[in-house]
Amino acid sequence: MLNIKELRSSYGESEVLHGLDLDVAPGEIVAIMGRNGMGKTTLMKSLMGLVPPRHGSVSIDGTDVTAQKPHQRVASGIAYVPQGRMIFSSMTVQENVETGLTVTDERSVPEDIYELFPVLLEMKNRRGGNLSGGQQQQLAIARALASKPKVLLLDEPTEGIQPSIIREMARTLRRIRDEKGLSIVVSEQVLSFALDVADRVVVIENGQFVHDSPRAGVDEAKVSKFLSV
Ligand SMILES: Nc1ncnc2c1ncn2[C@@H]1O[C@H](COP(=O)(O)OP(=O)(O)OP(=O)(O)O)[C@@H](O)[C@H]1O
Repeated sequence: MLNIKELRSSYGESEVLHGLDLDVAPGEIVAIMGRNGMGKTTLMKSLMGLVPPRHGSVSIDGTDVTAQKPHQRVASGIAYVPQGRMIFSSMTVQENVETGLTVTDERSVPEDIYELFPVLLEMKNRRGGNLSGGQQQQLAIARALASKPKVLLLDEPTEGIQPSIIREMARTLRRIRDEKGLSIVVSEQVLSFALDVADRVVVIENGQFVHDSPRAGVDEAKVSKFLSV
């Protein structure tokens, strides 16, 4: 569903991603784990076309999107929940979700989105900035789902979120995958969340994948070692 080949990205002369290969199957949830500065956000931005890749290719459901601009990639089926959520704080909850509709023919927010996040329906006329961190994260996911993606990317969604809400988020993401059949790539530093949510755990270190294991057989001690400074 998502195929990444030999992906290299850089900021100016400094190369940050050094030739990444990854295939994500339909309906698969992959956690990309790594410490600060290892390249997780750069990978997400490269997949969205926000950082232009220097080399390699990205395809979604068989379509090569490497030359596409970010909005074209959204239309091709990839959606992004950025680090820090980046919701529009002065817009209402409903308006925030509606910004995700631009590539679909829908004019109003599909009901199944509010079914996944009932709290957003209750709060649909509140300003985004007045929501709690966990609610803002739900809003950012709802906005991404409004574009009906085949692949959903989330960049460190647990950052700044309470532990009890983190468990709920893992359940919600699995439910979204089960109900909508989409693939999910989530970057993470919290191992317990990655083990709750993912089918596969991949570790990135200095812009290279150094470990790749199915959830079932994951060597927790080894992954923890990569995550500790
Ligand atoms: N806009 C930029 N210009 C130059 N270098 C950058 C830029 N953004 C990130 N970098 C560098 O690229 C490398 C990877 O950063 P990136 O943000 O992708 O890491 P990360 O794994 O997402 O970390 P974090 O958990 O802190 O978000 C780091 O060395 C960082 O300093």
